[in-house]
Amino acid sequence: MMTQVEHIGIAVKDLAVSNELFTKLLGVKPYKEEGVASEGVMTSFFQVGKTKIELLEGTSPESPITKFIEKKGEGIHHLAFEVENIYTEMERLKNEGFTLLNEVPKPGADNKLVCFLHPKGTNSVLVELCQNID
Ligand SMILES: CC[C@@H](C(=O)O)C(=O)SCCNC(=O)CCNC(=O)[C@H](O)C(C)(C)COP(=O)(O)OP(=O)(O)OC[C@H]1O[C@@H](n2cnc3c(N)ncnc32)[C@H](O)[C@@H]1OP(=O)(O)O
Ligand SMILES: [Co+2]
Repeated sequence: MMTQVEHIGIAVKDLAVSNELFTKLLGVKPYKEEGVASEGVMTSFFQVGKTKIELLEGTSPESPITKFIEKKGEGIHHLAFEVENIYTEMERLKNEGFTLLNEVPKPGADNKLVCFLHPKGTNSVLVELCQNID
């Protein structure tokens, strides 16, 4: 079961510059910065009520964030839903015909296991499932 919008991922060219911008916009500083080498990203997280804003800067030319910015420019990159059990939810969504981009949950930022759905099957919105591993 999906329980809430966990975060909104925003692709940015320069994390330091966007951290300043979002600190002014939201009135709070990021509560953490974290690199996820396997995804080719550096991230920062802002808490907004019960949900979060995740800023992502690509750290290599092959990074999905670098490629996204080259094609579409900076902006909303993905929508992440918190799930109670990522294995059950992946199985349910697969049976519903969605295309999983990873067959096995993988480590994400902020103590999560994550899985992505291909945007071609979700009205061009990249969807991330995430489960807390705290
Ligand atoms: C920090 C970890 C984690 C967390 O804990 O929160 C993250 O959030 S990591 C975020 C970065 N990681 C990912 O995005 C992994 C999942 N993404 C992918 O596997 C790929 O990016 C992709 C979605 C499969 C696309 O890869 P690829 O096919 O190699 O790229 P193309 O540039 O050729 O795009 C093909 C097609 O898809 C469209 N596209 C790409 N990204 C998005 C997007 N974010 N939202 C919507 N659409 C997207 C792209 O425009 C192309 O469309 P067409 O041009 O119409 O063919
Ligand atoms: Co994310």
